[in-house]
Amino acid sequence: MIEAEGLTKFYGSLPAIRDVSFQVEKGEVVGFLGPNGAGKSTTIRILTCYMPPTTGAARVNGLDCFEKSLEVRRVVGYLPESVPLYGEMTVTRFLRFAAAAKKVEARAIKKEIDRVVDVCALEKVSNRIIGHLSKGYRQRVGLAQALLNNPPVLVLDEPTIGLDPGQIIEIRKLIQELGGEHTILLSSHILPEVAQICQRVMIINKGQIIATDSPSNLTSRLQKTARLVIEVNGPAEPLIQALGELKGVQKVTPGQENGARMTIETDPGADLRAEIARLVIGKGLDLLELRAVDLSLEDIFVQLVTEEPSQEEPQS
Ligand SMILES: Nc1ncnc2c1ncn2[C@@H]1O[C@H](COP(=O)(O)OP(=O)(O)OP(=O)(O)O)[C@@H](O)[C@H]1O
Repeated sequence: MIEAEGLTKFYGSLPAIRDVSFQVEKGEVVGFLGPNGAGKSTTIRILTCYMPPTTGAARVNGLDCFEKSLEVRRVVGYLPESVPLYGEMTVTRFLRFAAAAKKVEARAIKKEIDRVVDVCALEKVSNRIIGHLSKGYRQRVGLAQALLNNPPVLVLDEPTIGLDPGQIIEIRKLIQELGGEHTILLSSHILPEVAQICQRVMIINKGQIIATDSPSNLTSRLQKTARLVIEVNGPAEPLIQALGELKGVQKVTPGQENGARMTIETDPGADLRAEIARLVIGKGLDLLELRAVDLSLEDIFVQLVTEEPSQEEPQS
């Protein structure tokens, strides 16, 4: 449904994205995740026909975004990062204006506006001036205009940015509900957001896609360390040193309370719990806790974007 093929975009001499390729299948909800400046908006602007790539091709529904931009715009509902709303208009007036711009048939406009107002729960504010609405409601108005004409594809650029926690929950729920019917590409720099909403995540950093997978597979496939939490009763100093010398241990980080609680990073797949338990007892300490903890997607993201991928690693 959405295809990016070797997209590269230069701003002057700066390559904002380099050789970005991916596909989003019909009905998929895919997260496009990356830190600020990674190239998310640049990719999205190409896919939504706002600018051409320097090289490469983008297609939606089989239509080239550059050559068939009018047709592409008809099948894509786009929520830009900052929604260009007309603050002095009422919600209904703005949606009427947007519907006309999107060439919704005159006799269908009222019904279509009622539909998107209902989907985005805007009834209460439909006659209010947009400039007087909360940021959360303004974002819903942006989403409502993207839904006009019921486009099969939705491209949402940082849809929850600047919202308060309550508004974030509501917008995420709304996007999840839209997911059943629409193909959605959603950009975000918030990991829990994409993990919660999306079936698949593409991670972009410094203009290149560095990983693509489901949130849970990403966690298990890409983690470079496993993590144990341990708590002992007694002087921890000698233990910390002995743990650091164990084969398979990468790092020991003492906790704040006199070091008796610590985190141990180990090689993935190395289950050192029995060995560590013996070591603790052998040092005459009481073992109060020893358990493996899963690395969160957040931890993995930090690993991915802070380390250059090595030559041996697959860069899917
Ligand atoms: N119009 C522009 N002219 C010059 N450089 C730009 C322009 N737009 C973006 N860039 C640069 O291109 C790179 C990618 O920016 P882009 O906005 O695509 O990233 P992003 O992942 O969407 O980041 P953010 O979350 O901060 O919006 C950045 O280095 C940015 O400074």
